[in-house]
Amino acid sequence: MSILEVENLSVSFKQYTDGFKEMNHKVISSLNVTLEAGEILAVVGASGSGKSLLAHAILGLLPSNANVSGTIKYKGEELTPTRQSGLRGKEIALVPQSVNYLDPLMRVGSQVRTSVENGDAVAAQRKVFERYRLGKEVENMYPFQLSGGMARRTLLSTAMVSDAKVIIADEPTPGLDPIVIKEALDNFREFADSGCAVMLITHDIESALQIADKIAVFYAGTTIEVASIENFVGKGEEIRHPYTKALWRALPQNEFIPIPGSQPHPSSLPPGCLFAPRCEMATPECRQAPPEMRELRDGMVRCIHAT
Ligand SMILES: Nc1ncnc2c1ncn2[C@@H]1O[C@H](COP(=O)(O)OP(=O)(O)OP(=O)(O)O)[C@@H](O)[C@H]1O
Ligand code: NI
Repeated sequence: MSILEVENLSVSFKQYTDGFKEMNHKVISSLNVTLEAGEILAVVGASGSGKSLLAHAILGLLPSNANVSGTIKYKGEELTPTRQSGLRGKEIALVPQSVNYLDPLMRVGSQVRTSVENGDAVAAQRKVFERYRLGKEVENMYPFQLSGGMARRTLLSTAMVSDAKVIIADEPTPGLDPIVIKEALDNFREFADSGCAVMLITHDIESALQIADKIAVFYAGTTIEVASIENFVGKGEEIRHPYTKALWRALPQNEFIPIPGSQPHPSSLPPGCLFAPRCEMATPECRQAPPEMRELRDGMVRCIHAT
């Protein structure tokens, strides 16, 4: 049984254009993703592809004007709002993308200690601060006194001292120095190896490949591929989806070929396959109906032409 299963998740927002016209923008559609114990799943995708919204949907943190459908199961049981608030920060920890999640009125040492469920909270907080190179004086500071990098290390510390079984880390490392990044990524690996699970949301396909087991690729609010990191070799022959292949080939150490065009905005999604307008392999059939997610060579893909 997967520790976390997201099935057919859709999220839309009501928006008013011209002041009175109501529009429903679908920002996530038919999104599927599963997380196994012992595993790091990297979620990669361009800005605006729905990565943070997925994290917020799992934790029950979506704004009240969001319409949500589909199911999210934790340990085989559906997550209801009550269960989500009971598990949040305890069994399921979030490393948020924004440092604004820190409580502005609480000293950061105390904030980190509130996440310690068992044992000596002060000792646990001091140990994790040392690990992330936060000086002794930092525990008495308020969030506004921290630099961006210090705030980010505080957020990482909060997740690491918890007794979480699942950590959802939403872009946890931007702006951190390489030593701290390595420390954090190693900690995620250790955490997963101890039988827990990590969803690592990142733009950075390269660091994802260093520590993850699997990669889920998002495009315009849906999953287009789930692949083992072993598929990312050579010219990408083992990769299933044309967009994932393009991401791989765009890396500087590969062919460094940029992908023409851009991801569609939720207000103007094309009919059929969302990637078709940019896809070299697209045929008229691709523009007719959105392709289903299907199994292919031990992975998943949403493309009728993938082999
Ligand atoms: N409260 C909201 N109301 C309306 N649209 C929203 C809201 N929150 C997010 N969106 C839209 O949903 C889409 C996905 O946003 P999301 O924050 O999940 O992207 P992301 O993949 O995390 O991007 P990034 O890499 O920049 O963090 C975007 O088009 C965004 O504009
Ligand atoms: Ni985000």
